[in-house]
Formats: sequence, structure tokens, C-alpha cells
Amino acid sequence: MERKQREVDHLELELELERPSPLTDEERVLVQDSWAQVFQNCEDVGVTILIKLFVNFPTAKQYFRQFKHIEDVRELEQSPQLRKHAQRVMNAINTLVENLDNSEKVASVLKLVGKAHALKHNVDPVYFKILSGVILEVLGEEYPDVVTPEVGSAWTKLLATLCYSVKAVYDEVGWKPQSASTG
Ligand code: HEM
Repeated sequence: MERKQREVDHLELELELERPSPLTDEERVLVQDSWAQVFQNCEDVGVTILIKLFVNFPTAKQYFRQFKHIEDVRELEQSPQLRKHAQRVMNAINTLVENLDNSEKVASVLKLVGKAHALKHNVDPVYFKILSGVILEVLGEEYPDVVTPEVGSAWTKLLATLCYSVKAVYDEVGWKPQSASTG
């Protein structure tokens, strides 16, 4: 029984560490065309994504000094710190999407994001995976006609690449979880 659990953990670890294959030309076009529609409403979509993250995963709020104790959704929506982070997330994704054919640029953006979150904000990298799932959900809910299964799987690959690259930066800087963070 115990051995089985270890095997499962090991498998999960391997899955976690697997580098997603690069997006194909077709997948890049699917991501870029769908993003063009989403980015027209970047402010609203960004806030919707972050609200969903914090409502469904309230421990994700622990890193944000200005709203970590706020539970009321309307109040959360008005938080300047939340709105600013929504803007930063959307702008970073926009830069990635605009530079999908420039792997050096993609790598340098993700390196900056990884370093800031690991070293400055001490965010557990698991939240990048959680946020990626929330982004996929919100895109599907808000743009059901745009996010076909093919578009969804192209986005899944891009977000998996983001998580993989960010986690690689965490490993590079030797980030370790802190038992003191309670949420
Ligand atoms: C796609 C994923 C994400 C992107 C692109 C992103 C982007 C950014 C950027 C560009 C900044 C400013 C960087 C700096 O301080 O030098 C920032 C700050 C921050 N991020 Fe993220 N972020 C992401 C995910 C997350 C997640 C999952 C969390 C935690 C649950 C988080 C927590 C924070 C915090 C606490 C700050 C500082 C906020 C402040 O000073 O007001 N981020 N983020």
C-alpha cells in the first residue's frame, strides 16, 4: 500500500516535470486568433479570472497584503491591488502570445515572472497551475464560440509551458516552501 503511494507520487513528479512540446504553427494561430478577441476585453476578463481564482482558492489571497482578508466579492472586485495584478497577468500573457515565434523572448518574460514570484513575492508555484486551470475555465465560459476543443488544447499547451518554465526558474533559484504561510 505504502509502496503504491510512493509510485503514484513518483509518477506525478514525472508528469510535473515533463516539458510540453512546442506549439505547432497551427496551435500558435489558434492561440493568437482567440486571444485577439479576449484581449479586447482584457480588463474585465482579467478581473473575472482573478476573482474566480480567489473565490475558488481563497488561500491564493495570502500573498496580497491589501485584500487577503476580504471575502466579499464586490469589495474584492474594487481592490486596486487585485485590478493591478489582473492587468499585469493579462499584459504578460499578451506579450507571450505576441511573441510565440520568438522563443528567447518567451523564455525571458517567463524568467522575470518566475524570479519575481519566487524571490520577491514567495508565491508557491502550485498556484501557477491552479491559475492556469482557472484561465482555461474562464476563457471557455466567456468565449464558448471562440474556444473550440482545438483552441482549448492549444491554450492548455501554452499554459503548461508557462507553468513548466516558471517552475524551472523556481528550481534554479532554489525556492523552498515556507511552513509559516497560513493563508
Ligand atoms: C500567469 C501567471 C502570472 C503572471 C503573468 C503574473 C504577473 C505578475 C507581474 C508582472 C507582477 C509584477 C512583478 C514584480 O513585482 O516585479 C506580479 C506581481 C505579483 N504577483 Fe503575479 N503573476 C502571475 C501569477 C500569480 C499568482 C498565481 C500569484 C499568487 C497566487 C501571484 C501573486 C503576485 C503578487 C503577490 C505580486 C505582488 C503584487 C503587488 O506588489 O501589488 N501572481 N505578477
